[in-house]
Amino acid sequence: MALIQTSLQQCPAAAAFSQFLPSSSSHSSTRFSVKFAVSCFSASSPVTIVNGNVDMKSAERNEIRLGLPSKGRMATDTLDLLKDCQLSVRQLNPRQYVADIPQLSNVEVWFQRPKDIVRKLVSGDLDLGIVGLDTVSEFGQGNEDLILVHDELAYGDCRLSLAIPKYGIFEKINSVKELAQMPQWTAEKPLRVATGFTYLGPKFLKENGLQHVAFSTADGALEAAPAMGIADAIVDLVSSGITLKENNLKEIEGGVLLESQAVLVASKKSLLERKGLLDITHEILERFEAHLRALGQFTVVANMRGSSAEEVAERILSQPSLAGLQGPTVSPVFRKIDGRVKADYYAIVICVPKKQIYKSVQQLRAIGGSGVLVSPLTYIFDEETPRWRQLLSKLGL
Ligand SMILES: Nc1ncnc2c1ncn2[C@@H]1O[C@H](COP(=O)(O)OP(=O)(O)OP(=O)(O)O)[C@@H](O)[C@H]1O
Ligand SMILES: O=P(O)(O)OC[C@H]1O[C@H](OP(=O)(O)OP(=O)(O)O)[C@H](O)[C@@H]1O
Ligand SMILES: [Mg+2]
Repeated sequence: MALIQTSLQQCPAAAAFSQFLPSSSSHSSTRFSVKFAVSCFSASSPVTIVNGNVDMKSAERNEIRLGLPSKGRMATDTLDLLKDCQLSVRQLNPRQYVADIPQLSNVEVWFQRPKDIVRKLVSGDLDLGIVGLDTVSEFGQGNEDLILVHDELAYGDCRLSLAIPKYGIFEKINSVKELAQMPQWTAEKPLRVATGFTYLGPKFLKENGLQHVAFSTADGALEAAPAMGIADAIVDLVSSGITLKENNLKEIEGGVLLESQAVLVASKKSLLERKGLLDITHEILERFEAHLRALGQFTVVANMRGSSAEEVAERILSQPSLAGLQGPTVSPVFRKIDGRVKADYYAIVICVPKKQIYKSVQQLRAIGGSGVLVSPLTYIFDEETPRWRQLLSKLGL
């Protein structure tokens, strides 16, 4: 067997290519091997070519790696979330797959396809990633090394659902149970299901008692498969439901496999072993939590006549929608009345859920509030985020 070695520095083609290969890390058990034609060789290098295969044994890395979606609808929303948390990603060139976040030193951002982010977390080539929960579940396949650090990033909402035609033999079928009981499905003529979710789809149907099922897979426009006669049912993502409707398909009772939204996911091994990763994860988590908590709230400032701060506070707390996050802030507004400095007005500040804003303003007015100012909140930093405690406990720390 011919062994030829070459150095990345001496071979620009190999150096350029190598950035797309997973590096071996402290817990990557597999060594990555790829067909690669190299035209420059030298005798002193970490790259081994065995019969045309390159075996990468790159050095241990010190950088923390965050994987972000390089394409699809998650890509821009993810960058927007980070920007809203003052963590702007700096990408010198849109065709470059590596970037950084100036506020987080020692963090490399790698743009990857969502499924590859999950695969690379499992292989140890990424430490953190942001993708949809559907992708984590499908490509993580229950791997215990994947830990959800934040499971509700409030975008990319969709559900993974089983859908069947509204017409023909399915017209009166409205639940998975009824679908499973249809006499039509036999070993010779199984229910044909088209899905891109080849792990979650079969698992779900098996768990739901469907014995005779045949799966086919496609990368997109699955909703066309029943009308084309290729499949009887599909398992695909649904958000508004418009695509299903336009293709004469329906969801059925018990047919939701998974509710999904964007999540922050980490490799457990990396969290335990990679220097600095826990601190960075804590910082990202705190920034996300502070931003996401604030998203749903308004700050409300109003003036209220009263005899004392306590008396004003009591009036506010008598109203169900005015409790605020930890109770109202009530501050005296001092005025000079008849030559004496007195407080007969109080300024009150409360946080109010956006959905309750009008009800809250009505309640404020009802108890004597005037000059009500409402403004958006940017961040709400709590003493400690419950998710951080949960993460530490999942890590056994
Ligand atoms: N209709 C949808 N509405 C909201 N979020 C969705 C929808 N479809 C998918 N998603 C979420 O966005 C993620 C990325 O989906 P998207 O279709 O943009 O990219 P992709 O599936 O990687 O690309 P492609 O569909 O072109 O193969 C999904 O894994 C899911 O979490
Ligand atoms: O319920 P809706 O809001 O109609 O969204 C559902 C559609 O969105 C996704 O497709 P996407 O737009 O990603 O196209 P694709 O089929 O090429 O993946 C998904 O695969 C559905 O087809
Ligand atoms: Mg898609």
